Amino acid sequence: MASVTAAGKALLHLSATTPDHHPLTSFSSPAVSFRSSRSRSPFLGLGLRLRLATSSEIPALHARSAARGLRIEAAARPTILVAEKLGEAGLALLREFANVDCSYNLSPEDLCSKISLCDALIVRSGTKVTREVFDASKGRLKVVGRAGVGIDNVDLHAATESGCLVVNAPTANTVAAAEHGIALLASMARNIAQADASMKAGKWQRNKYVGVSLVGKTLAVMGFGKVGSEVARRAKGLGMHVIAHDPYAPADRARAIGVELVSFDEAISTADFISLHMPMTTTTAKLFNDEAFAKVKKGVRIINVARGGVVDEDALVRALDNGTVAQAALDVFTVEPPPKDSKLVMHENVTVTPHLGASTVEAQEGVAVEIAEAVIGALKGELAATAVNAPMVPAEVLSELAPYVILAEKLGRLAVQLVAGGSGIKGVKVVYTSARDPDDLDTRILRAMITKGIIEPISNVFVNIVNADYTAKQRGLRISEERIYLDSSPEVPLDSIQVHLTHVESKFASALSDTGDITVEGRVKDGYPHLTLVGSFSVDVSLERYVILCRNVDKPGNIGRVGRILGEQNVNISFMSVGRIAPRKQAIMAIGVDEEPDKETLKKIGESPAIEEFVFLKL
Ligand SMILES: NC(=O)C1=CN([C@@H]2O[C@H](COP(=O)(O)OP(=O)(O)OC[C@H]3O[C@@H](n4cnc5c(N)ncnc54)[C@H](O)[C@@H]3O)[C@@H](O)[C@H]2O)C=CC1
Ligand SMILES: O=C(O)C(=O)COP(=O)(O)O
Repeated sequence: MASVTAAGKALLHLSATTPDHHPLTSFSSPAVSFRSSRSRSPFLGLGLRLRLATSSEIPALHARSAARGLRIEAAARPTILVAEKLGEAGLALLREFANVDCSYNLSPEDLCSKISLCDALIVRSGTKVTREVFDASKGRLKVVGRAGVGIDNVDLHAATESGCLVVNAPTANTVAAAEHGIALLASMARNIAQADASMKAGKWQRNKYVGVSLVGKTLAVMGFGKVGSEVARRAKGLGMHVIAHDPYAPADRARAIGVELVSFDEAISTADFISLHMPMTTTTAKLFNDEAFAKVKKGVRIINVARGGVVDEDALVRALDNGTVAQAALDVFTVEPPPKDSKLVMHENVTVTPHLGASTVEAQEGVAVEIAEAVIGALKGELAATAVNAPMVPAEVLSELAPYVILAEKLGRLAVQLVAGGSGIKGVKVVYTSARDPDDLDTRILRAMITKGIIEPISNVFVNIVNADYTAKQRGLRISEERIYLDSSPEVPLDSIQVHLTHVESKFASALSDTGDITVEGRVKDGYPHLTLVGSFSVDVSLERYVILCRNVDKPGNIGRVGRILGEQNVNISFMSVGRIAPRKQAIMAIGVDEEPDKETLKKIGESPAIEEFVFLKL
């Protein structure tokens, strides 16, 4: 079934399986082109490389697809659930690409019941995306977009285990959060909120609300990331002396804006103002506790626009009560919204805002566009630059690695088909030969794709860049990587990739190298993946759809015999190469074919006296 839009166009989703459920590499017709999720869109596997088909093209498409054993399943505009308010510009982008369901304030139960119909979910900080949500999605949810920075409301482990990519919008609200931090700092120092409330209550209390000056005071920025450094920059403009603590921030970045990085204890014990800008993690949870407050300068003032959980709120109330902390200005709370009778919120020396750090018109439009682009990109199968639970790879690196990504998956897929039934795979050794400096070559995607190639043909697990390492670990698959340095031009990222399946039996004995491992090697030639080594035999065959590997005795006529058998059955040879140990000794024929030969043809090849062993491989 295909849905026809008002414009008379339809989006078609093809279920890319042949009747025996082998994933197709690609299918195209004049009306629609589709590349299998399994081969071309390895990152999330959604493979939505579609173009619109006109309604008049649809019947013909159905007929052609039926003839090829393809099912046209349904209109497949993806569905995106937007669970919290998002800026219009972002919504408009999403609507161009997908069905968008804006359902705000869903209960956890309602979210779980909706999610199995959604390909992507977009949230801000108010929605808890728990393991239950991923379980309830039954594998359909492929992307969670966090329209903001902090992803502490998303269960990243559960997301990764289910192969769901989590992306955030890490930059568009930085300035808004920094400005809110500065606003809280200044308004706390001058008692703006309290004085305002007092005047509105009919009072005029000039003596009560004498403030403190900022100029010359020391501000400790705890967490010198995007927001922290913007706060530091602004505080310096106010004449403050700024120090920072961040175990992971480069000192030269701090130095560049005149900020000294110091230890945690030095920061909190010397500062007049402490501003928190670290993420909520297991190590930062309740970092500001009784022990920390015991070390601060008496009368310190604290600003928190990061996460409430970084502060032990009961300890803060105690510190406020005994004067250790003179004032606090808080935008974030351990539980949001905090209980109505929260001692902290009601404390007279505390200024509060309801998590407004990112809430400016500009930031919300920016965040909405940033997250919409990230989610759409991810649904198209592109690797998101703001991925939280997958390697982040800059677009230019990715495009350079793209043919190697395909090669890596095909080598994995090929190697696993050479394993003799029953012998489990435990160890995989990947050897990259490259002239690049190790720091200049990110192999995580390649490793993930090899894992995908190895695991998918032998299981019903869907593997992508997000869950590859996790899935390998679950299956007890140990993947080690080695680098061989090549003394040549580092212009191309890789010379070759070898995949060794260690200590396994092979159904094609010639694929075993001297060490007894199934060994295959590939290279990228003219942008296309080629198989260049099988066991100890050098070959050269383009890795397209099907490959036949034969071992034969190297003597005249043997190659022709196999070629004739294929030709008689109208199976087109796309590529052929012979690798041999020595003239007239054993040789390996690697034959690429465009069509899948039927069983009878394969039997004939096997029975040919010239052939000692052979294997038919689907890529
Ligand atoms: N209130 C609001 O509406 C907003 C809150 N935020 C929150 O602000 C925080 C910072 O955001 P960004 O600057 O964008 O993130 P970021 O990732 O750029 O910076 C966080 C910094 O904290 C550092 N850090 C990690 N552990 C630390 C530790 N134990 N001690 C000191 N530093 C540590 C990191 O090295 C990093 O440099 C996050 O918690 C984010 O969720 C961000 C935007 C708006
Ligand atoms: O981006 C962040 O980390 C924030 O805290 C902003 O949260 P919000 O999107 O306003 O719910």
